[in-house]
Amino acid sequence: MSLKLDFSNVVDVNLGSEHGLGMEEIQSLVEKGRRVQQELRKKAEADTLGFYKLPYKKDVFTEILTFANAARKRFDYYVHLGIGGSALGPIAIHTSLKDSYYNLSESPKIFFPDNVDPDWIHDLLKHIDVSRTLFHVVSKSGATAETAATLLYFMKYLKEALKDNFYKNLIFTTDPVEGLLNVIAREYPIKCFRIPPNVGGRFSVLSPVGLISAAIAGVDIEAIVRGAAEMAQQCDNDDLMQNPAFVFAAVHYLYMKRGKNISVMMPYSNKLRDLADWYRQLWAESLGKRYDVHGNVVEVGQTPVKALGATDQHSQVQLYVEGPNDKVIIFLEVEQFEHNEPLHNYFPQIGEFNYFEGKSLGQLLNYEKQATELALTNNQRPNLTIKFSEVSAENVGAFFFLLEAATAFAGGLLEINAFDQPGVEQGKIATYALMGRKGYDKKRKEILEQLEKKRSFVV
Ligand SMILES: O=P(O)(O)OC[C@H]1O[C@H](O)[C@H](O)[C@@H](O)[C@@H]1O
Repeated sequence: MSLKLDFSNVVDVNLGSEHGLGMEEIQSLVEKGRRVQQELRKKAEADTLGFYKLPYKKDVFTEILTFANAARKRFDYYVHLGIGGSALGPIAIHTSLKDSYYNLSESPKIFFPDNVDPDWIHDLLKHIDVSRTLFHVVSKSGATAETAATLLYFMKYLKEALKDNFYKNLIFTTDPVEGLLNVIAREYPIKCFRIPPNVGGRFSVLSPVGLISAAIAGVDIEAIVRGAAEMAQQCDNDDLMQNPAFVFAAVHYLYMKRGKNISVMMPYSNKLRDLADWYRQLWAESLGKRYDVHGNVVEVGQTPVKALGATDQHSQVQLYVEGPNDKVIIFLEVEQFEHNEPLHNYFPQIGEFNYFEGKSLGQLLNYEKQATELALTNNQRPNLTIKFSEVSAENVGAFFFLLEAATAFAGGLLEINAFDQPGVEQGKIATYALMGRKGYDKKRKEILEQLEKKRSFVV
């Protein structure tokens, strides 16, 4: 595993004192960081914060591999039904390590319909044969409306194709006991994998949530968790100035205090593109909070934005270089691409193309990254780089763990609970109420009254 973090362009010496951080400023957080580290260690040991232990669950990996090897032979298609933390990690693994164009992988063909757009879901039916499809339903709570709805949608076709044997094409990943998927699984012999109760959805990628689709696609899941375990060691370093999770958290904490409320993740790699989607949920849901742990209203958080290099240089970078200086940009860089064929100028009459001669697309991409980095730095825009030696399972696993540990640290520095999501719950409850779910009658009445009173302004 080789993942390196380059923080040079947040340091005041390179960025200027108005927007750069003094080393002593970061250093001044070390003492608080130590207290946060102790607190997190206690929680990891007491098993209240389960994501720390996910890279070491060997029995779970063996169970997944055994299941996946059999499933690869039995099924031609795999459909992953889940949303948010139950989808973004698995998608990121698939597009980074398997097939960067969705849905085109070899058998079994893999699909992640993580939305309830009826036309999109309907289109999927054209690409699969339901009777030869494994549906993997993933929901920590076992009740999320979108996931339940897509399960019911496909059930119609499963019942048509397989009659009472429909359950043979279903597997669930959910809480060990709680939730409606367990009620179904008690009735039918459906294979269930478990998300430990102490692992929140957005911290669950290294559990069966992310590893089953990966194993079915033929990704080396042992390498993913090996990379994560190596990174876990680095993130446990007592020397906090050498601890990548702490430094990442401290830098962002200090910038949040300075009003830099946007966190842009910009991979210069299509394969790493969806890691930024995964990061968005992690950073947004964990740190976007109204109250701190003492009950004070703090309304903290950073809005995570996804951009893609070099594509978005031609769309977003103008704003990043000259617009409001309210962002911290995180580049993801690949040092060694797998394919690096040299270009040749086939139009010698066009001398302007000669600078491409012998250069590869990878070189162009990385020079473009360097150029954007320079432009940002010269305009006092803080930016840092997470360098992947290559796009490998080890490095992707390490990336997941790094950002999870950094998020936990950042939550501690901000003195907020990084592991709940009360704001999202409000929307979930309102959806249940509007859909007329049992037990939500009072809420439904309240919402309908509220909607009636609302002044409308439709143009
Ligand atoms: O895995 P599930 O329980 O179905 O939850 C799916 C998602 O639901 C909500 O949106 C939560 O805020 C997310 O954190 C969670 O990942």
